[in-house]
Amino acid sequence: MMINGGPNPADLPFDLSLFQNNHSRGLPEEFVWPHKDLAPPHAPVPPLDMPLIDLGGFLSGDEGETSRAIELMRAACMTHGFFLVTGHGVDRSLVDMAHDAADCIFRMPMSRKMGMRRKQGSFWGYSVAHSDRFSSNLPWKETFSFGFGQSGRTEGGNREIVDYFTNVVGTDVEHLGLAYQKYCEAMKEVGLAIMELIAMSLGLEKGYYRRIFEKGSSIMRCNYYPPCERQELTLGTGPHCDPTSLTILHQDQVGGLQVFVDGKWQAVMPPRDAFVVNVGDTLMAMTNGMYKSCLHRAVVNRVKERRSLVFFMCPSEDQLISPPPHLLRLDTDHIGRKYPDFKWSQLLNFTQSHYRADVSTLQSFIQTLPSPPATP
Ligand SMILES: C=C1C[C@]23C[C@H]1CC[C@H]2[C@]1(C)CCC[C@@](C)(C(=O)O)[C@H]1[C@@H]3C(=O)O
Ligand SMILES: O=C(O)CCC(=O)C(=O)O
Ligand SMILES: [Fe+2]
Repeated sequence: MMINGGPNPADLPFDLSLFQNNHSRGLPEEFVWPHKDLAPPHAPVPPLDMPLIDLGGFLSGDEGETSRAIELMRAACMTHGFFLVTGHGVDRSLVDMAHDAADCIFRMPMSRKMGMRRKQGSFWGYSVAHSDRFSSNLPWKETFSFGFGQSGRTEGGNREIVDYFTNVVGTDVEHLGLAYQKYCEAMKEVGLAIMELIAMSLGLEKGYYRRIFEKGSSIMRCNYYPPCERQELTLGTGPHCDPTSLTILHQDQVGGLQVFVDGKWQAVMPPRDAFVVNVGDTLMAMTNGMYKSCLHRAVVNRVKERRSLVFFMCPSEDQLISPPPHLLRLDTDHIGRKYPDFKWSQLLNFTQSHYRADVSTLQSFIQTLPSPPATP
C-alpha cells in the first residue's frame, strides 16, 4: 500500500538495527512480504547461466574479441537481459572507495541520515525501507540515491555530485562526493561502451544508443541490507524489473541478487571484479521488446550485512522512447510495435508518483497512456 501525503504517522524512521538480531521484538509486520514473493524455504536457488563478457578486447579494438562479446551479449539480452562484464577498465580501488563511501554514509547517526532523507517527489537522498512512501511490504534496506548528469554534462571538471554531498550531507564529506563523482563518470563510460556493443548486436550503427545516453541523466543508488534474523519472511528489494535503461551493479561478496528465469529464482553470483549488467524496461521498449528486462529481487542474509552500488543509466528526461525503424523490419516482414512512444520522464514520474515499481511496471504504465488514434 502507498502512503499518500508524507511520512509515516509517527514521523520516525524504522531503525533496522533494533530488530535485526532481536528475537523478542519479532519482525514488524510492515516488513513481512506475501508468501508468493518469498523464497520457498528449502528450494535450491541455482546459479543463473549468464555470460562473463570481457570488454577488454572491444575497448582495445580487437575485432575477434568484439564479435564474441557482441554474440554473448545478444544471446543474454534476448533470453533474460543479465550478463557480467570484466575488462571494463575501472580500477578496483575506485570500486572499493565507492563501497567505503557508502559505509561512511550508512554508519552515520540516524539523526544525521534523517537530515538528508529523500523528500517527497524527489529521487535524491536517504531512505530507510521507503517507509515514508509505503506502509506494507517494506524492503529490509537503507538506500542513498543521487543524480548524475542533470545538466546533460558529465565531462571531467563537473562537480554536481560533490556539490550535492557538500550541500546536503555536509562540508566534511566532500571526499565522499568526489569518490562518487569519479565512480559515476566511470560507470557512464562502461555504460556507453556497452551501448555500442548493444547497438552492433542489433545490427544498428555503433553510435545509435551511445548518442542517446551521452546526454542522459542517470541515478546512482547505494543499498545497505542489514542482516535479518527472520530473513525468510522479508526481502531486501522486492521483485521488480528496473524501469530504467541499463543497470550496472557492483555487489559485495555476500550474494543475494536473484533473477526469475524459466519459472524459478536463480542466483547471480558475485565475482569480485565483475559488474552485473541488466537491461531495464526503457531499453526493452527501445529495442521493441527484443532485449528483455527481467524480474529480479534481493534477498537478505540472516547473519551478514550486504552492500550493493547501483548505477541506473537513463536517457535525458525529455527523450522520446521509440524503437529504431530498422528493428521493425526483418527483411521484408514488418514487425508490429510492442509499446507506444513515451517520454522517459513519464515513466520515471509514474514510478514515483502513484505507483510502486513491481512485477509489471511497464505494462501498468502503458495502460495509463492515451491510446493512439485509430489508423484508417
Ligand atoms: C526509477 C527507479 C525506481 C526505483 C529506483 C529506480 C530503479 C529501480 C526502482 C526500484 C529499485 C524497484 C523496486 C522498488 C523500489 C521502490 C525499491 O525497492 O527501491 C524502486 C525504486 C524507487 O522507486 O525508489
Ligand atoms: O541490491 C541488489 O542486488 C539489487 C538492487 C536492485 O535490483 C535495484 O536497486 O534495482
Ligand atoms: Fe533492480
